[in-house]
Amino acid sequence: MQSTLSLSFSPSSSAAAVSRSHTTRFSLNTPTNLNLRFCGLRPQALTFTASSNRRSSQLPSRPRSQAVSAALSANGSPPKSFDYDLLIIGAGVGGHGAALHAVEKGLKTAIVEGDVVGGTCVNRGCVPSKALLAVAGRMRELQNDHHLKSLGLQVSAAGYDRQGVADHAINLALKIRNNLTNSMKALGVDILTGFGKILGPQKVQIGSSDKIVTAKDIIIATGSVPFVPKGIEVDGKTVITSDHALKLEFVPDWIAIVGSGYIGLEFSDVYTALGSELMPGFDPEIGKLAQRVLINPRNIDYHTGVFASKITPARDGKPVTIELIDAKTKEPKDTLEVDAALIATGRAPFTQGLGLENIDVVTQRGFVPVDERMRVIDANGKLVPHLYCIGDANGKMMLAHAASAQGISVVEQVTGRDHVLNHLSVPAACFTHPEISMVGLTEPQAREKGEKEGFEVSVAKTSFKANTKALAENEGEGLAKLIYRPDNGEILGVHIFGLHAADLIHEASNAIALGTRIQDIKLAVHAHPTLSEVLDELFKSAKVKAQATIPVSEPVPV
Ligand SMILES: Cc1cc2nc3c(=O)[nH]c(=O)nc-3n(C[C@H](O)[C@H](O)[C@H](O)COP(=O)(O)OP(=O)(O)OC[C@H]3O[C@@H](n4cnc5c(N)ncnc54)[C@H](O)[C@@H]3O)c2cc1C
Ligand SMILES: NC(=O)c1ccc[n+]([C@@H]2O[C@H](COP(=O)([O-])OP(=O)(O)OC[C@H]3O[C@@H](n4cnc5c(N)ncnc54)[C@H](O)[C@@H]3O)[C@@H](O)[C@H]2O)c1
Repeated sequence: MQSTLSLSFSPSSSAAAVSRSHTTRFSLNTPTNLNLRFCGLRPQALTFTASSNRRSSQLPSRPRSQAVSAALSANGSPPKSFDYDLLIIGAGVGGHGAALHAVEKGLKTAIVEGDVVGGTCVNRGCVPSKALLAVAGRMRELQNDHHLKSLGLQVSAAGYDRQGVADHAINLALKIRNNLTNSMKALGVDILTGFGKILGPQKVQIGSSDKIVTAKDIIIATGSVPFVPKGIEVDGKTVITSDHALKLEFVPDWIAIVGSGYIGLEFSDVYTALGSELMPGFDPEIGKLAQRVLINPRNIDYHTGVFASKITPARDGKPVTIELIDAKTKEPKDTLEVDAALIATGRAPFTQGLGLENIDVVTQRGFVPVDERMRVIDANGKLVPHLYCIGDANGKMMLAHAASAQGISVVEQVTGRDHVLNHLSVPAACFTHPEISMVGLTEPQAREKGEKEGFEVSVAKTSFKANTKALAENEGEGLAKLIYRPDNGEILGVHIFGLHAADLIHEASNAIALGTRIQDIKLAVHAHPTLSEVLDELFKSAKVKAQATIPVSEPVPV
């Protein structure tokens, strides 16, 4: 077991909170890239109680077999006139984005919400997690003596007020939730409170009352909830999901983080340990660099080739136990004891109780099947007229801005303009320190596509070490990578690891969305000295063939 300096949270703002931490990480090398990571904190003795507040429990449970066929026959024919032009079920970021755009397009719009406005992103996702990460970032800086000294700075011990940090996240979520609610109210969107259930074509029941609303077009935007694999018992106190962790009511000495996707990585950052060997969906080269910068210097121990077959919460004075089995042989391998475990193993669509059976729609692992225009597909493979599904509930891309963009795309279609969102132009970012961002294909994906479609793939790279602004900040660790077609200058993918990578990616994502080629974008001018020159350098270093006249390929519908 190795140890390292890490951030921690103390109960009083005056207390210094630089402490030793231990991290154990183990990852699983299976075809599905299953991965477990453990990070430990050694803060001052703190005992906080996390309360269980799973969003799914706040919504009515699935009234599965209740008089479904009766409802279908009673409500099976479409209404002749409508209460609304557009009805959106679910007021998360996807629903909100769609609602605002619908009003702009002159549609009479209503949104149904069964819990609180803002959904996952605002209340249990992007917003509070980024508030915690902002604190984590500052704390890292203040604790990094070497970094501070090299800038000529002297700072005495840094400390945290745990409740203050938690309040920052809670208050930010509240503020953004109010902003979202007010923006819809101000524009005349009707916010209907209650659980929406589809009764038949263009017909939705609100809550358990007899209130039935009709709409010409309906968008399902019901989002997702944490996915907890079988064998793992969540008690909301010692075995938790991100819903609980975001409240920061509890900072355990030793926490196991199960899953190395976005949530695992970001919470590792908050809890001080970061990184994983396996980072699914990331370009392998960026993954390696992240490992070198985010994991190795932080002394994270890890085990590979294992799988957590059972996790039992702490009880009767006993710690959380994690039973590990060999990923291949399934033989018992080890049992770990920790103070808490954060389950970050993905998200499951929240589509229960929606009444999809009333319109003959069968979900796929809970996701609503849609085509590239977000039109819902029924059990016979036919499009359900006037019904769309956006965001986490369709599983195409579980990101807040993707949900919103899909909503806008649907509104474009229902108001007469055909529109297909190019998901390969949608950027993604992981808000670790430093950040990781990406758009388009990874190098292996691009090479596979090139082989199939018969085009050459080239790669260009630039380092943050050559960037004046990054060096002025003493943050030269970083890499930007461009994957492109040398025959026509098409940008296939861009991956960035480094300071403000999440902001830098947009030049590339906009270029992909607009079909801008490298030979054109490399002539664009960037202010000096800025981090954006990392991308300027990147595009300039690409070698596009002189006669690059082959058109860029059409986006593949996702
Ligand atoms: C910890 C965490 C951090 C994240 N960070 C980021 C990030 O930094 N960037 C990013 O892009 N994404 C992030 N995400 C993902 C992002 O939160 C989701 O992709 C996004 O919230 C999906 O939006 P949505 O509108 O599809 O669904 P949701 O935001 O889940 O909203 C769905 C809404 O529908 C309501 N609802 C459900 N069923 C019904 C019904 N039948 N009737 C009425 N209402 C209903 C729910 O109550 C909810 O309010 C994060 C997620 C988590 C968990
Ligand atoms: N910055 C962001 O944009 C951001 C931040 C947080 C979450 N999100 C979104 O929220 C969604 C959920 O995030 P997430 O990190 O939970 O999911 P994820 O899909 O990104 O990662 C889940 C991880 O858990 C692993 N896993 C799955 N089952 C497992 C098991 N039984 N045992 C061990 N490991 C297992 C997977 O291999 C993967 O590494 C993501 O789709 C992501 O898009 C985005």
